Amino acid sequence: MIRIVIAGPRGRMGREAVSLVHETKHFELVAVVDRINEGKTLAQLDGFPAIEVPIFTDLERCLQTVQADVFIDLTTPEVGKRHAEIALHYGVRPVVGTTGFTEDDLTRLTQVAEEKKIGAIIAPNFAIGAILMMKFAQMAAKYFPHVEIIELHHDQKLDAPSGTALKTAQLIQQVRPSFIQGHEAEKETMEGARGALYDGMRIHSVRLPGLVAHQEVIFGGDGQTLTIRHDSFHRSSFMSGVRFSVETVMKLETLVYGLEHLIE
Ligand SMILES: NC(=O)C1=CN([C@@H]2O[C@H](COP(=O)(O)OP(=O)(O)OC[C@H]3O[C@@H](n4cnc5c(N)ncnc54)[C@H](O)[C@@H]3O)[C@@H](O)[C@H]2O)C=CC1
Ligand SMILES: O=C(O)C1=N[C@H](C(=O)O)C[C@H](O)C1
Repeated sequence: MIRIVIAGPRGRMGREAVSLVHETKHFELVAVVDRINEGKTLAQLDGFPAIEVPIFTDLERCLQTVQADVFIDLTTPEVGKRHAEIALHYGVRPVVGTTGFTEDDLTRLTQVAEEKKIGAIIAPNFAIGAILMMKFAQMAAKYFPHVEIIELHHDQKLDAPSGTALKTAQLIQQVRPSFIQGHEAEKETMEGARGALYDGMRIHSVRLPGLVAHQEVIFGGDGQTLTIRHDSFHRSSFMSGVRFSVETVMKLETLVYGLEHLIE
């Protein structure tokens, strides 16, 4: 039995994760961390099944009160990084789906996990299709160094570019010679027209109601283009990755950033 705390239970991802944990025989939800509702139980909140677990608004107090093995964070960038460090401090293995972490944040959390000698997973995308899309993009970049990334998300997303787009750019960077794409004299007549720049690659962020989570990686070569696209139409697409991460983090002793390192 793996004892789990979830932060962000009322969010779009948090609700799915609560259902997943509740329905998985070898998982036990022992508490949730919410922004509000201190002292209530999850069962008292609208839209939740009768799950009698306590709600805390402070992760430290939560981890001082309940015994947990894994902490799942699905909140906001600022909260997620603070939570991940607290969980490590209390010896509880973080599985972080929250995006918007900087390289400095990742370095810091990697150090803390090493000091504590416990596993942690930070996964910018839990969907198997998205992980394959990133792996395929890395494979293609060896042959097509000219590439642009277009990520498309719902309009309530806080961070841009998405964690997935950044991870894709990092994976491509590992195999692509560093150079600035496009015409050397290119000039934006409207700021932002060419998107964000990551090691010479452009990343474009689209935000619209109706979208969930989507990404296209477009490669250009002589007389041809190659487009690799993934679509998450529902947040259920992320849940098998959450389950896999909870099970896997129990066996790790370091921080792993990205499920591509854990999937053959
Ligand atoms: N890794 C992955 O596969 C995926 C990651 N995400 C990421 O997960 C995060 C959450 O996404 P959504 O569920 O769409 O957002 P959301 O806005 O629906 O949910 C976030 C929840 O966090 C809660 N929250 C804020 N501050 C808090 C605090 N101090 N303590 C406890 N809870 C707090 C909010 O009340 C809200 O319920 C985002 O960073 C998003 O980018 C989203 C989808 C998939
Ligand atoms: O906010 C979202 O919705 C998503 N966020 C993650 C990201 O930033 O890549 C994963 C997925 O794209 C959905």
